[in-house]
Amino acid sequence: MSSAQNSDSVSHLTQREAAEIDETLMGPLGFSVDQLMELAGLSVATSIAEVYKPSEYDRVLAICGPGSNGGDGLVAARHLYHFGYKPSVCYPKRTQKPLYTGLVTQLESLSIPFLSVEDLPLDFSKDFDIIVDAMFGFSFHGTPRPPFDDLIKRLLCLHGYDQTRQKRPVIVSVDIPSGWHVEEGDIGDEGIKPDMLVSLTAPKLCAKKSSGPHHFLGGRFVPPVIADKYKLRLPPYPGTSMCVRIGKAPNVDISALRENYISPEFLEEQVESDPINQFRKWVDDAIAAGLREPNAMALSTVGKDGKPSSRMVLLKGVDRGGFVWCTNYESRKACELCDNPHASLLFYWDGLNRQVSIFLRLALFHLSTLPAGSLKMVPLFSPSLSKLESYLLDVKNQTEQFF
Ligand SMILES: NC(=O)C1=CN([C@@H]2O[C@H](COP(=O)(O)OP(=O)(O)OC[C@H]3O[C@@H](n4cnc5c(N)ncnc54)[C@H](OP(=O)(O)O)[C@@H]3O)[C@@H](O)[C@H]2O)[C@@H](O)CC1
Ligand SMILES: [K+]
Repeated sequence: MSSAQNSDSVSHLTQREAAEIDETLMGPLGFSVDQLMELAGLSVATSIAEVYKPSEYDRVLAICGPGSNGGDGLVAARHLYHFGYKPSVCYPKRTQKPLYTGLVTQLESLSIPFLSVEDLPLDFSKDFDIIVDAMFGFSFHGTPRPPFDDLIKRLLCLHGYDQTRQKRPVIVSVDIPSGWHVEEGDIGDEGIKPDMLVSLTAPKLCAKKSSGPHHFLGGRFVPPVIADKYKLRLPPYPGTSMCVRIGKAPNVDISALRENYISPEFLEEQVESDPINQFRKWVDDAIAAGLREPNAMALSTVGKDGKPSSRMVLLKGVDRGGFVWCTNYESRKACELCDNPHASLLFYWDGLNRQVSIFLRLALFHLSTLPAGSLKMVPLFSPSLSKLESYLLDVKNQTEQFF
């Protein structure tokens, strides 16, 4: 997850500075162009994945130009494929250098379609959810030559959809919105208006004129010696992220937030007859999927006053006798459970689209056998193990009541 930075506090580069930094990185600092391109393309793909989830925006068209900006687009397309998107690539002016032919081969081996300009629909709105604009970067000069002039016009047409409120693909520009002056920006206010700009290394001066909702910085490779020489103020990257948001995240209409949950079918006959086994299986799936804190659960209790309260706790163990977690015996939850032994647990595994809700009662009789600070809770209607077993038999064909 990237954290936001104020765009005014970040340095912006002139075209000359950008080219100089490029030369220094690949000269005295010992980087190779393919190394930097790989990191740049990965940053573009991770920035896209932060905002546009493949469940809603999977059809991607990467339009790649003849230079390194185009190379970033080819790399991004590959990473997007591995992130679960369905990229297509339009690469009309191919560079016959081993770096670029290699990138093309890698994409072809993934069966990613390459579309010629003629193959592309005149109106991109129906066929794509995301257009990656990787035509020109900081070496752009003059006005766009064919076929890019026409491709940029097709991107411009998409802005017409904003008035009609019809869904249109979002435009993600790599480093520079193609066609913009690298320093002056959108001269004449007639260029494309990207929804997301991913600046690389450091934003170029034109980025100050970008008013789209999302501005990210990518390319986590700038050594301090470069930052010192150019007096660069760059935001820290959070955690291990390859990108960081610059500027405020847009205000989002909460009522419009809705994921499309697409999961494999889960049929009744696939449900384990023993609900505890089914639960263990889903915990194992959550662990295998690498989800964060797969044992986190919301514990809801109700005190004497009849008012419910919930909090997140960690499951410390589960067996057919019940669910174990730890608490201070004087905590609010422990006190409430003393007054009212009924509680519910809710596990939610985002990413697997699964949740399990369990109704329990406190099993005080197990307390002496548990580690200090632990409480054990048994599923409701199961005051003892033998009763639990008969309960499980009862619900054999109606596991959904339990899960
Ligand atoms: N640290 C870094 O620096 C990193 C940089 N990286 C990336 O490199 C990008 C800069 O790459 P770059 O220098 O290859 O230039 P870029 O803008 O892609 O294209 C040049 C090509 O476009 C052409 N062209 C120009 N104007 C044109 C026009 N009007 N109409 C038509 N064509 C025109 C020009 O042809 P020419 O005019 O010279 O004949 C040439 O073939 C940078 O923005 C970033 O994305 C990352 O990969 C890694 C880290
Ligand atoms: K671009």
